[in-house]
Amino acid sequence: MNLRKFADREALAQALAVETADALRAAIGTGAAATLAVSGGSTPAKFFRALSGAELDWESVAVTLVDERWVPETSDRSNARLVKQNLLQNDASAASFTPLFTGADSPEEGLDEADQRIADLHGPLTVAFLGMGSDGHTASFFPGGDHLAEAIDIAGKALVAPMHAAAAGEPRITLTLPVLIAAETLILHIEGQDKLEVLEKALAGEDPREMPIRAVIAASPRPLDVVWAP
Ligand SMILES: O=C(O)[C@H](O)[C@@H](O)[C@H](O)[C@H](O)COP(=O)(O)O
Repeated sequence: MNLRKFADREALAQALAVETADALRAAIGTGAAATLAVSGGSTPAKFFRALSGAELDWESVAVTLVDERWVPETSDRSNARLVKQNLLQNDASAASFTPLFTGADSPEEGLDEADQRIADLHGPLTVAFLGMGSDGHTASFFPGGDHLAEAIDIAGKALVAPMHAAAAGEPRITLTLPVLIAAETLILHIEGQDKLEVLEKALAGEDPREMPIRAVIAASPRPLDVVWAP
């Protein structure tokens, strides 16, 4: 694991925006698909707003989600809504957006369509951002989740998995571990002393069913890049 500590959340957001824009610009320069998968939750909004003003050829960028709550965009629980309100603004409003929520009644029923949407992004994600909950979940890899084993199976072929878990609030859909660790750049973005302690606890044990972030740390082909601010 490669942990970088920033002085404050604003400095972290600005630095991440610069790095992400550079990575997307480099992908665009090689003619490869430039794709960005982001997490929801409360942590990334500041970073989204910083990135939305980055000068790059946003028309060549496809934005999607690492995971989504199975709710329509009219819900304030929707990660798509968060991304549209904070990231797909300013210069970044020219990017395309691939939602994971399909409008089907359940993630199981929307699974094939969501899988196809991710397949249509073509190839490894350029940059993917993870968050982490205080229970050690990341993406929608929740402890006790009904599809956790399948979602964190490094030999699995599925691009997305449905997830139901007590702590999840509502049904979810998530990119699977193989898709996340194949990203050219994968960054875990956490803030606050409590999250640092959660990470330390994760590093001190091994069972990914107890703390699913361990599955990402263990399977990442490079030391996992972690960014933190108090
Ligand atoms: O949709 C979601 O809830 C997520 O993508 C989830 O994995 C999130 O990143 C963590 O729960 C951290 O959330 P906070 O940033 O709110 O602490």
